[in-house]
Amino acid sequence: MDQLFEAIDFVENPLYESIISDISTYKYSIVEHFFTDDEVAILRQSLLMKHEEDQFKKAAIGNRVNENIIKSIRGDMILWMDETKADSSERLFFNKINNLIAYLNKTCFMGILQKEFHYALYPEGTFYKRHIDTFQNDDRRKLSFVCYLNEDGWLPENGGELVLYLNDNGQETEKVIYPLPGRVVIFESQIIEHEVKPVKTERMSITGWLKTR
Ligand SMILES: O=C(O)CCC(=O)C(=O)O
Ligand SMILES: [Fe+2]
Repeated sequence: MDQLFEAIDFVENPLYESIISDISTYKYSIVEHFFTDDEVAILRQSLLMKHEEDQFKKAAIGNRVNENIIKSIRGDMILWMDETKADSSERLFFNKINNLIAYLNKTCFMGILQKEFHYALYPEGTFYKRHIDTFQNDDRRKLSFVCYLNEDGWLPENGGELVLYLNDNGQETEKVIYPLPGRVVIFESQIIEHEVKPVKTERMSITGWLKTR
């Protein structure tokens, strides 16, 4: 008898499955060593080189906002990444991201069609006040993604922890996450308010969003 369904070329990925399960249960997922030590080191080199070349700009909020207001909300410097001009370390980064997106679309029908990523550098003394990652009248951002590129040995006294504000049966709880190298945090952009606490030591990351269109 003919088979009812065609076999689909699909291999279950335990790491991606645990991300999906975390997000559906908790609205966020923390993954250790999403990037290897070597990958983190070359991505950090790429960030530092571009920063030295003065390619970074002060991050803005929405558009045409007074600079003092911006400084009181966020103090990081950012550089948007361009996949079409990716160097070898960035290609490696986007390969992993694209694999994850393909898996999410295949298994969860997430409909991720677009993505945007930027490098971020928080100089000493900067922070990003509590916020949500979606702008008014714009629900395209589905998942926020942060990957930390700091050196080994980030200590609590270095500050810069990401705090997620969660809703535990109507009670607000705080999930404190240190920016350890290779660690990735993924969360639902439209639901989870979060903040970056004041940084005592320069803090490096790549932040991005998976979007529906
Ligand atoms: O760097 C982080 O931990 C979070 C950054 C963030 O919230 C943002 O760029 O929107
Ligand atoms: Fe954010």
